Amino acid sequence: MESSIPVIDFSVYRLQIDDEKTVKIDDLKAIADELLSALGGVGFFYIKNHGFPSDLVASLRRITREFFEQPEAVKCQYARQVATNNGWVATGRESLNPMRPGDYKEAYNYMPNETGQKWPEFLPDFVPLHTKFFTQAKKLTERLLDVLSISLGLKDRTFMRNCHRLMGHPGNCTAIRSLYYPPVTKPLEKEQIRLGEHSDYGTVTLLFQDDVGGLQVQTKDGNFVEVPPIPDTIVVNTGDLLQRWTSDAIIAAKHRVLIPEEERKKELPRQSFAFFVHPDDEVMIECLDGSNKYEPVTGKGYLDMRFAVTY
Ligand SMILES: O=C(O)CCC(=O)C(=O)O
Ligand SMILES: [Fe+2]
Repeated sequence: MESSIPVIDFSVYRLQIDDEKTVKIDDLKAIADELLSALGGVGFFYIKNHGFPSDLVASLRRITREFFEQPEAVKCQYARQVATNNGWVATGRESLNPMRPGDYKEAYNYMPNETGQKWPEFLPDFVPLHTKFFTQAKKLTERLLDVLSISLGLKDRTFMRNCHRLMGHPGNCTAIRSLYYPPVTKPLEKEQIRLGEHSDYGTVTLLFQDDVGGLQVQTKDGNFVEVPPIPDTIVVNTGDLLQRWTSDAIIAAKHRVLIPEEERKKELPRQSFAFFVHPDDEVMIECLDGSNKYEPVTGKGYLDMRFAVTY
């Protein structure tokens, strides 16, 4: 199936440009327009020429795979802590679509600077690689947020970035979620899939998928279309909080991951990284158009409401 999801060339604001202030608003107008039309359409787009180091993605993939391939008894020692959201989530533990059986996936949530967290110390590069990945993803996100501010017609190009100042520090819930979809070697429960239909909770999500495929997004007519892997791109999608913030001008599209139909592909595990971007806990999310369509809520207040439903 031909992909209907736009690919935006991010080279004018790629990570290798050291000083972002040298990039003028006029230089960003063209991608801001593309971004707006993507978000007003399917709500998903790819970015290419973003400058995110591909070897870092590969290294993080290798080390998290090593973790996921450990016996259950080992992984249990690093189980997700409710208080921090950090740690390992077992297969079937979550149903992102509550109408379906548990998702056929495992996950590991990582937030930097979590004190009291027990890290997989048998993988010495686990934390340093996550930290490096977080730093790069944060930098790219800040640039995306600048483009988003321009797209939304906000006077201050740094408005959105400034609502996310604490990414990677206490007071902000932005996290890397490493996903591992085990090979499907036995019949699953009826209606069980790799990841149930859902929309993300936060502002935006950066998604780094491997080459296995299976991700689909729901378009406005209700049909699901493929979000096929494209080498060296990052998938970007918007979350519910941005929908609320923009009084539904930008929609958080539902998406899911299916079990491959081809037998050969079923036996391949799939891996992806989602960088879930959240505003600072104390930022008050009020409709940007002044409509008050939704009650103001703090970033943290909204996330707590959503977690209460998922677990
Ligand atoms: O694994 C994927 O491709 C999608 C992950 C996702 O949508 C999520 O974790 O919210
Ligand atoms: Fe998602």
